[in-house]
Amino acid sequence: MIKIHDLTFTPFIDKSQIDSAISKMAEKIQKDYAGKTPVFLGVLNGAFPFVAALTQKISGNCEVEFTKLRSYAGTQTTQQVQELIGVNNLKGRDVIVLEDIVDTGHTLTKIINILENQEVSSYKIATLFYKPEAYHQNHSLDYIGIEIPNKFIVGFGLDYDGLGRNLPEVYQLIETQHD
Ligand SMILES: O=P(O)(O)OC[C@H]1O[C@H](OP(=O)(O)OP(=O)(O)O)[C@H](O)[C@@H]1O
Ligand code: HPA
Repeated sequence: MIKIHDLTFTPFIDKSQIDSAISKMAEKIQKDYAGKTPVFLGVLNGAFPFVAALTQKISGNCEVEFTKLRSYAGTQTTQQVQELIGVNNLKGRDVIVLEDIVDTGHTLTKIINILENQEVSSYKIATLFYKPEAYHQNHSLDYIGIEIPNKFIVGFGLDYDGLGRNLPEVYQLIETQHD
């Protein structure tokens, strides 16, 4: 168990499970984009370890860009997605969005809106973690690493109020502590 700020978390997904999920995603992406030079678009801050781990498993040409969006405050979505760092050189490119997690899907909806405005040639969505019970949008996800229940997690890029991103494994919130 670990404590971050006022909350306690329990070990949930270990390093080897994360690594094997990323390897499978990279293998599929590599096949789908054979002979192309896709642009991986990482969504900061949370996606930084995922972007590093996945792109290192891709052989062949690719580019890496980042955008910075924010929707979460504490353990709750604000439903307002702010674009803190934009990206504007994607016209005509094959873009693969790299998200650490798709939860409610608000952030994803914003990204898709940005990509459609930029007239990209194609886009696909890759997310390391996915909460199907929380997701209420229509866009389909193209590459999913690990499906998880609708509980707050930290680690491997994901934070609780700024802390926990550096943890190499993923921890799940123990929910009985606020009774
Ligand atoms: O599907 P949603 O409910 O929109 O949640 C997913 C988004 O929330 C988190 O980002 P956050 O806004 O916390 O910013 P961060 O990556 O800087 O922590 C996460 O990194 C995703 O981008
Ligand atoms: O479960 C989560 N943990 C951390 N950040 C998040 N952003 C969306 N869902 C989560």
